[in-house]
Amino acid sequence: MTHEAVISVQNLMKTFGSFHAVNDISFDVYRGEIFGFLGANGAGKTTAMKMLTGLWKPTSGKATVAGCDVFTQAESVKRSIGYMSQRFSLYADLTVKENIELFGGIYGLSTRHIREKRIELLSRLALTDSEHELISALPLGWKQKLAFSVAMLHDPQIVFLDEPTGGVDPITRRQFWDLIYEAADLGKTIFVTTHYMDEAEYCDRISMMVDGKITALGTPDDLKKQFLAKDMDEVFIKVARHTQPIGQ
Ligand SMILES: Nc1ncnc2c1ncn2[C@@H]1O[C@H](COP(=O)(O)OP(=O)(O)OP(=O)(O)O)[C@@H](O)[C@H]1O
Repeated sequence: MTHEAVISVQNLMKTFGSFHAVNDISFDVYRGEIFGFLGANGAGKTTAMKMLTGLWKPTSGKATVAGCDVFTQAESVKRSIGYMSQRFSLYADLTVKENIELFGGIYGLSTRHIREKRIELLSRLALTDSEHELISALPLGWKQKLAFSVAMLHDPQIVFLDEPTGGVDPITRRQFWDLIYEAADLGKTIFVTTHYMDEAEYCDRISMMVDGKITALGTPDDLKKQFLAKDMDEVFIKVARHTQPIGQ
C-alpha cells in the first residue's frame, strides 16, 4: 500500500427530497489498500458506492476516483474501475468462456487479449476443465471467484466489491479473500462492502456508516482500541448504537 490517494472524497452528499441518504462524508483510499465500507442496512453504503462508480451524480461535495471527477468524468470513472456485486455479476445462461468473452468485449479488449486473459485466468482458478459449463451449473463460491477475476479483466486500478461473498461458507469466503490479497499485492485498490465482521478484520482500514454519516474510520486494531471492543462485531454494535468513542 502507498500513500497515493486513488479515491478522494470530500463532503459528499446525496439527498432525496429532504432526506440525506449520504450526509457529508469525507475520506481517502490509498493505492493497494483494502478498504472496508461497512454500515447497517440503509446506512447509505450503496448510495455512496453508486456515486463513486459514476452511476449517480452526487447532490454536492467532491470526489475523484482514479484521478477522474465523479461529477464531470463519470464515463472515465466507469472505464477505470472494476465492479462486482453479489446481485449482478455473470450471466447464468452463458458458459464460463462466453462470459469472459462478453465482458472482455464490453471492456474493449482485443480478441487476442481476451483469449490470453481467459487461458491465464482459468488456469489460475483451476477452472480450465469447466470453461464450457453454464455459469448456473457452477457452485456459488466458484461463480464469485470467477466474477471477481472477470471484474479485473481490463486491469482496472480500483475494484469495487458490493457484498461479494454473500451466502457462501467461511472456507470459500477465505479463499475469495486470498484473491483479494493477491490483487492488493499487485497494487490494486479494493473497496469492499460486507456484512461479515470476520471479513472486516481482513481489511487494512474500515469505515462505518450510520444514518448517512461516517462515524468511525481506522484500522481494525485502532477501532477495537477506540471502542474498547474485543472484536469487530462489538465495534459494529457500538458504532451502530451511536456509542461515542471512549474519551470523546
Ligand atoms: N432512489 C432513492 N430514493 C429515495 N430514497 C432512497 C433511494 N435510494 C436509497 N434511498 C434511501 O437511502 C437510504 C440509504 O440506502 P442505501 O441503499 O444506500 O443503504 P445501504 O447502506 O446500502 O443498505 P443495505 O446494506 O441494506 O444495502 C435508505 O434509507 C434508502 O431507503
